Amino acid sequence: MYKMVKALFKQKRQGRCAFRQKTSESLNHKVTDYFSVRKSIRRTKGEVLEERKRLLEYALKKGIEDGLEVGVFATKHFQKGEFVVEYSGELIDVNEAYRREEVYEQDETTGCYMYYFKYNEQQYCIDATAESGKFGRLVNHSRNGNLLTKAVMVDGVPRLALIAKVDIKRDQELLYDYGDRSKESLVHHPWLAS
Ligand SMILES: C[S@@+](CC[C@H](N)C(=O)[O-])C[C@H]1O[C@@H](n2cnc3c(N)ncnc32)[C@H](O)[C@@H]1O
Repeated sequence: MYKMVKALFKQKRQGRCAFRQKTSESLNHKVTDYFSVRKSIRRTKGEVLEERKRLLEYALKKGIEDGLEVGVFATKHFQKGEFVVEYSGELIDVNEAYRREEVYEQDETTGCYMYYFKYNEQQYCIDATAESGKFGRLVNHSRNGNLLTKAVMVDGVPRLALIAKVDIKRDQELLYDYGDRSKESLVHHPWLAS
């Protein structure tokens, strides 16, 4: 699906003009009389980045979750820089997040699904505690993960995309750095150290 979308945005290459029949009149013609001069189809870095941004917004708006299976493992190849999945949940401010953390702490069976991030100097949290059937909330932590997070503003709302940090092969587990280095968290969740 993602590839299909990408194909839609891909610029069409310029076609070559039809070759003319060789007649006495055309014998002294130059090559450029027969073939149109082809402009470079290479896009500038700015154009590539702009296209990536458009694709990312499209994927987030459409809620695309393609090429994954629970664990979370890739079921297809993802190219470095490609959108993989959204960390979707409820967008809340930090005060509300701290209030909820206190409630969640009361129940040891509640996992940690709060992701704090900054966008334009503003601090936000995505609370993905509620089961949603979405893949993003199920991705595990590793300081050496193959994904990175990117905050993107979509229709005035900050959203969190997980992007391939490197080329990811089919069957590889998807992992990203939760970024929590606090001593307190490390005491309670020693797995955050690796
Ligand atoms: C955002 S959830 C990730 C999905 C979770 N594994 C699940 O199946 O619902 C975060 C929780 O997953 C677990 N987790 C994530 N990364 C881990 C890791 N590297 N080692 C052990 N547990 C991890 C912890 O229990 C943590 O509270």
